[in-house]
Amino acid sequence: MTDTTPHFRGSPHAGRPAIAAAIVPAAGSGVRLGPGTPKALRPLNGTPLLVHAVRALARARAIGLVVVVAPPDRTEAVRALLDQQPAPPPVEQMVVPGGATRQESVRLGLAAVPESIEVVLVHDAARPLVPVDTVDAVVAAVRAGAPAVVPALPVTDTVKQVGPAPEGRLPGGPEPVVGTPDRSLLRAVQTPQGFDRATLAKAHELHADATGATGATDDAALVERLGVPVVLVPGHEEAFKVTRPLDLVLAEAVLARRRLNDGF
Ligand SMILES: Nc1ccn([C@@H]2O[C@H](COP(=O)(O)OP(=O)(O)OP(=O)(O)O)[C@@H](O)[C@H]2O)c(=O)n1
Ligand SMILES: C[C@](O)(CO)[C@H](O)COP(=O)(O)O
Repeated sequence: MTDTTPHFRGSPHAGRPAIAAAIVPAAGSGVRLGPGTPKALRPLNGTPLLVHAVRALARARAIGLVVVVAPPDRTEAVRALLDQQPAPPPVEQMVVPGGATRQESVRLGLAAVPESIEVVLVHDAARPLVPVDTVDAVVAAVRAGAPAVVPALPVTDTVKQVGPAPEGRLPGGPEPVVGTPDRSLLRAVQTPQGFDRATLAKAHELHADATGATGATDDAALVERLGVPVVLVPGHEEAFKVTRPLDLVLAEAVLARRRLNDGF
């Protein structure tokens, strides 16, 4: 697919509420997964993580456009991949080159979303198995008026806060603990995060430096800095992020269980 202009097919969207777009940052290298192809292109049951993630989003009736943000040196390869394995109609897909940080990649993806689309989701390519109910819940909350919506789960481990490393501490050596936050007040957040488009655009405009870096690890954090409320909806354990090698083993197991239970 070389044409980057979305052409919305008229009839399949007829009678539906205005469509939402999903930006899929997929330009990371996957250092924590280990050496190899960029993470979004690594196979899960023989299909790249990115293709799983796009299919998962496309299952949501609200999604009309998916903008994939590819590793800059793989943009054409990603276009070819998605042309071979397209999202089912009426979902349109575009591919744009990404940046040096996740937030820069999101900003580049957002620039490609037509102004007419008011609800925008941001979903990691590295979360290939997000269930459609989670995507639907995020869209519904934004449509109901929340400017920023994040799926989240309770934290199940006890979390320690650490202080500055003592002088001479070797990497991997003991770290000083300075506190234990109340776990009942903590949530582990996932994607897709959903936004009113204007809020997301303003958050990225105001909080990125010249290189597009923000120092934030998710988009909702930028909205929080605007002083705009962010709300949580229930996340899902299958929406986990493939970060380390064991996550791929878990993802294969989840897919195998789905094939047994659901036949897909
Ligand atoms: N410059 C970047 C960095 C990350 N991402 C994307 O952001 C998502 C979440 O990031 P993460 O899991 O941290 O991916 P990586 O940055 O690839 O992982 P690592 O930190 O292990 O290298 C991924 O889908 C990743 O492709 C991106 O689009 N552009
Ligand atoms: C956005 C995110 O997926 C929320 O959990 C996460 O912060 C991105 O992961 P990263 O490893 O910090 O890039």
